[in-house]
Amino acid sequence: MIQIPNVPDGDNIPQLCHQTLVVPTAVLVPAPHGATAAPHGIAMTIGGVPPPRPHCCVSPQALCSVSPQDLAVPNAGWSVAMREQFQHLLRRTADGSWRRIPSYRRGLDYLPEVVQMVVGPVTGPGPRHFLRNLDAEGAGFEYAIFLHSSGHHAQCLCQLGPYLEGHHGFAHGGAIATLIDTTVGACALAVAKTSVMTAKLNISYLVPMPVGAVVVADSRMERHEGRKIFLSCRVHDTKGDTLYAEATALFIQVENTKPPPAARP
Ligand SMILES: CCCCCCCCCCCC(=O)SCCNC(=O)CCNC(=O)[C@H](O)C(C)(C)COP(=O)(O)OP(=O)(O)OC[C@H]1O[C@@H](n2cnc3c(N)ncnc32)[C@H](O)[C@@H]1OP(=O)(O)O
Repeated sequence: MIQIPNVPDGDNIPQLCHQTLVVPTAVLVPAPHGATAAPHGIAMTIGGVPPPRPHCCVSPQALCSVSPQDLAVPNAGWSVAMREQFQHLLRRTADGSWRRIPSYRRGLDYLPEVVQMVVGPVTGPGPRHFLRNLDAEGAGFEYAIFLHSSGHHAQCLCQLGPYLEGHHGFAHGGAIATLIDTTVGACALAVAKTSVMTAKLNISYLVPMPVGAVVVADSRMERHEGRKIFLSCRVHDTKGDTLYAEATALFIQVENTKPPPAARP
């Protein structure tokens, strides 16, 4: 077992809800080949998704997280390959050159980077994370984002579960786009220090990505011109042998002043 050496600062900001935030000072992570490894890999969960994990927000009406849980850590739905790569990326955080970004079902409570994503006044618990909208471990996106200290380089380790299937046995292109958008978005947020919006996302799908694949979306800021942030992203397997997709993106920095349009019934 190793311990996550540093808990990002974002974990330490006070939560906005009524519950007292219990901040983990370290998260125990199973060793890749240890006895505590996942009892089943994702490939074995296809068609038999594990039961839901306890979740923070039970409905769109829920006002706040009652049990905040950092989801960017291993769970029973993570395959051995996912765990191994997570440990590899985690080791790089030891010297402070990279940090792991914690991840919650709703971001506002704990994560400054996601507070930036709010456009308009804060009236509730904040945006529900699209990638965290499935309770079952391993069913959808399992991921952890790592950000370089420069803020110009983000890597998202991701395992795409069976609910993200498009063609039989392969990940849906929209799911891959979501992964890319999130990774370049995390990088753009780090660059901008303000809210950002995706203005353009140009993706080349090169090789079909099997459901259950463990991939790394590797994003870099290419240039920053005024409010425009240009980024690139490559999605490859953990060994770098297969390049599944590559993309370029344009994000625009926006002020946090525009109210969101009224929701339609
Ligand atoms: C750690 C956390 C983990 C979690 C991290 C989670 C990250 C999640 C990221 C998800 C992000 C999203 O999905 S966002 C949702 C999808 N995107 C949207 O809905 C955006 C909809 N579009 C808009 O709201 C708007 O068009 C904006 C904000 C993009 C731009 O509007 P604006 O602010 O009025 O800016 P505007 O003056 O028009 O343009 C400014 C400059 O940008 C250029 N520009 C604007 N749009 C474009 C464009 N599509 N293509 C080329 N260039 C463009 C203009 O020519 C101009 O250049 P110049 O004349 O200055 O040279």
